[in-house]
Amino acid sequence: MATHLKNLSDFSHTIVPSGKPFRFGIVVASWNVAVTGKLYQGAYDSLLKHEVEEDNIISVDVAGSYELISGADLLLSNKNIDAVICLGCVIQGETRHFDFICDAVANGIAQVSIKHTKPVIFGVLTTDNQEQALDRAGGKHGNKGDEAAITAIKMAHLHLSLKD
Ligand SMILES: Nc1c(NC[C@H](O)[C@H](O)[C@H](O)CO)[nH]c(=O)[nH]c1=O
Ligand SMILES: CC(=O)[C@@H](O)COP(=O)(O)O
Repeated sequence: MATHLKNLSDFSHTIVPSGKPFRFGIVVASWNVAVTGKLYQGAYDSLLKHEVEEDNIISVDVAGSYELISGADLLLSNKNIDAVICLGCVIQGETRHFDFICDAVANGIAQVSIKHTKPVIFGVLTTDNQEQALDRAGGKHGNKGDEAAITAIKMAHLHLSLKD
C-alpha cells in the first residue's frame, strides 16, 4: 500500500509484542543526517516504548546507506544480537547513482540477513527529494524508523518461535 494511503506509524501498538527478551542493533547512515537522525530517534523511542532495555540496544553510525550492509554484517558477526535495524536515506541526484545504491543496499541487506539467519530490517528511505524523506521521518506520513523498530520486534519473536 502506498505510504501516502497509510501512515507509517499508524500501528495498533496493542498488537506489537514486548521487545523485552531481545537485543537489537541499529545501524544509521550519516548521509542526509537531517533525515536519518529523525529515523534513528523514531526507531530508538519505539524500541523503548515496547519494553526493550536500553542496554540491549547497540547503535553504530556508518558513512552512507551503502555501508549499512557491512555495518549490519559486522554487528551480527561480533555482537550477540537478535535483529538489526538499518536506517538510511537515499535521495535522487542528477545521475543513475541513486539506482545503483538503492538496488545494492536492498539486496545487500537481504544477503546479510540470510547469511546470519537473523532479521535485518530495511529502514531506508529512497525518495525523489528531501521533502518526501522528511514526510516519512516524523512528518505527515509518520516515521519509517518507528515502522522498522516494530518490524524488528515482530521478526525477533517469529525467529524465536520457530527455533527448534
Ligand atoms: N547519495 C547518497 C549516498 N551516497 C553514498 C553511498 O551510500 C556510499 O557511502 C558511497 O558510495 C561510498 O561507498 N548515500 C546515502 O545514504 N544517501 C544518498 O543520498
Ligand atoms: C544517491 C546518490 O548517490 C546521489 O545523491 C548522488 O547525486 P548525483 O547523482 O547528482 O551524483
